[in-house]
Amino acid sequence: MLKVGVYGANGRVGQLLVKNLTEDSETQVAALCERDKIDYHAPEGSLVTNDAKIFLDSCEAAIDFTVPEATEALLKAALKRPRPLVIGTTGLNDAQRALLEEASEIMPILYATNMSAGIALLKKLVQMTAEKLGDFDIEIVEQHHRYKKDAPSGTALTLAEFAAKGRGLDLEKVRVSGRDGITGERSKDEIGVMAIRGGDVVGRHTVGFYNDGEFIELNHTATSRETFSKGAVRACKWLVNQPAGLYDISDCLGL
Ligand SMILES: NC(=O)C1=CN([C@@H]2O[C@H](COP(=O)(O)OP(=O)(O)OC[C@H]3O[C@@H](n4cnc5c(N)ncnc54)[C@H](OP(=O)(O)O)[C@@H]3O)[C@@H](O)[C@H]2O)C=CC1
Ligand SMILES: O=C(O)C1=N[C@H](C(=O)O)C[C@H](O)C1
Repeated sequence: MLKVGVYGANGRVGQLLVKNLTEDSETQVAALCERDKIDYHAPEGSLVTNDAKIFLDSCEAAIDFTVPEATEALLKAALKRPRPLVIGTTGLNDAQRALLEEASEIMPILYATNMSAGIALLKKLVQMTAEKLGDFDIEIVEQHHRYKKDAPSGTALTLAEFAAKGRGLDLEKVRVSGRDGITGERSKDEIGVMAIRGGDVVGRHTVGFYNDGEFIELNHTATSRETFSKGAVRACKWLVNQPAGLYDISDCLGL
């Protein structure tokens, strides 16, 4: 049995990870990390802690769905206690991304802003469409539940990166994430990435390619949050057999 730790065990995804890991015949929940108390009964035999080092000492691999500062603390602890890490936290800044890359030199890390198979494929479709339909304007819209803390979503930014790659553009230079007032006409290269928040929407991403007389919209809708937690568990089982390095969910799925 693979002994897995859940970092952010009280979170929406964290609680589903505990459920999925317990149900899976190849995994067991070895440790739960949470900064405060846990709102439910921890699985029998699992250690509950708020200390990232003790947490890593207690598991063979860990899954993290938290907030960027908590991910940073986990990565720093893992530099001294390398473990295979599956990280789904979004909104990492440049320094945190650099830390993730540094850590991946000594342990396998799978980082994905979206653990679903559908988005893994959509990224490829977006890059191909952006390249083939070079004249079309690209606009991305994402919708999420009212509790989401970061915007635009990590997935929307990843999709925008793939769109920019298809066009040979630097996303930092062409991303527009809000329009208000006299914005002027749309420039040819800009890639709009807009966020909508409300209700209990699990996650919906639409990448539109618009031209005169026609448009294509590629859409992915997650209807269950378990799409992400089950995707992360699958990724974790795959990752423990990989050498140190930085992986994406597409690597795990062979896409
Ligand atoms: N890659 C993917 O497929 C997906 C990624 N996500 C991302 O995962 C992350 C978590 O999402 P979700 O589960 O909905 O969020 P929740 O807010 O439900 O959970 C966040 C977890 O992080 C903990 N936490 C918050 N702040 C801190 C802190 N400063 N230090 C330590 N722990 C902290 C929370 O603890 P507490 O309960 O004490 O606040 C909680 O356990 C987000 O970044 C989200 O975008 C979400 C879904 C899919
Ligand atoms: O916070 C969420 O809920 C989600 N976050 C991820 C993101 O920011 O892309 C993935 C998913 O869409 C759900």
